[in-house]
Amino acid sequence: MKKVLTIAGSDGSGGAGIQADLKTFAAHGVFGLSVITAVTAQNTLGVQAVQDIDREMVSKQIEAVFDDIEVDAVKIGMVSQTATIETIAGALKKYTPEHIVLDPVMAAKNGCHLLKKEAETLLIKELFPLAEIVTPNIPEAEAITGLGIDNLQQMEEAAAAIFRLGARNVLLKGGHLEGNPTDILYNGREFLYFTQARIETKNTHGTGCTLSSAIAANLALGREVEEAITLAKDYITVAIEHSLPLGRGAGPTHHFYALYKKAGLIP
Ligand SMILES: Nc1ncnc2c1ncn2[C@@H]1O[C@H](COP(=O)(O)OP(=O)(O)OP(=O)(O)O)[C@@H](O)[C@H]1O
Ligand SMILES: Cc1ncc(COP(=O)(O)O)c(N)n1
Repeated sequence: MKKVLTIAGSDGSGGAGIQADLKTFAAHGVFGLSVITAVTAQNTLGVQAVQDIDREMVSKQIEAVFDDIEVDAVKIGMVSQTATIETIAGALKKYTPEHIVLDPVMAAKNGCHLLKKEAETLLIKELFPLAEIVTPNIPEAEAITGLGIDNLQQMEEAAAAIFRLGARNVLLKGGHLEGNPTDILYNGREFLYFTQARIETKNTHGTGCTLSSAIAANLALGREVEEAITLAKDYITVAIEHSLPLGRGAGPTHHFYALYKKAGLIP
């Protein structure tokens, strides 16, 4: 069985972060491992508090996993602070996993910062070059490049600018633009478009976490970058289509819909 590690923050309401990542891995039939970088108090309405895990504990968690288990792919989500970024970068240079997907998480939907402002430059400098794919959303791409993004042409320009910062493949997610959500991949040679029909729902908590984890799972399963993204985009679309109206805010996506349906558990 393939093993996929998520290095990310905990979301106790189960929609995003480590919890979304592990559900995504399970739904893909890969074994999920986790290293927790921060504990958040959050729910469907937003993030109420964040406590970072200290550098030594992040380091020990990573060592405990890699010293014992062969990891096929790593997904990195919320990294929160400079000490955590330095620790993760050092460990990944030592253990050199074959596949690394980096979701450069900066803020939650209610605007709460999940990455400290002073850590943004270090995230780009230390983690972008280690990643096989970087998956910013529109606000993250705007923060990284300083460009405004309102259309597909500007998405292409921003993806190319992020590529020049050292990322090997940039998947710029277009969920924040109007119309059918189009994600654009730039690999230094060409722009590839991944489009699905927009699902009208407020329940999109954890969609970015889920997409990057699905890509990591598909890479671990031996798929090439383009196919891994195509399958992950299909997965997130089904998961949003059957999202759950939990809580009073943005509810979570449904990770096991396709599996339950296949097993006859959903009529
Ligand atoms: N309403 C929707 N219907 C279908 N697909 C969507 C919808 N919203 C987002 N997506 C897709 O979900 C994935 C996550 O995209 P998005 O651009 O929302 O980034 P994000 O990191 O989740 O942003 P946020 O931090 O706001 O949650 C992308 O593949 C995007 O195209
Ligand atoms: C711990 C944690 N990590 C990441 C996100 C971003 O979630 P999204 O996938 O909606 O961008 C979050 N809200 N909480």
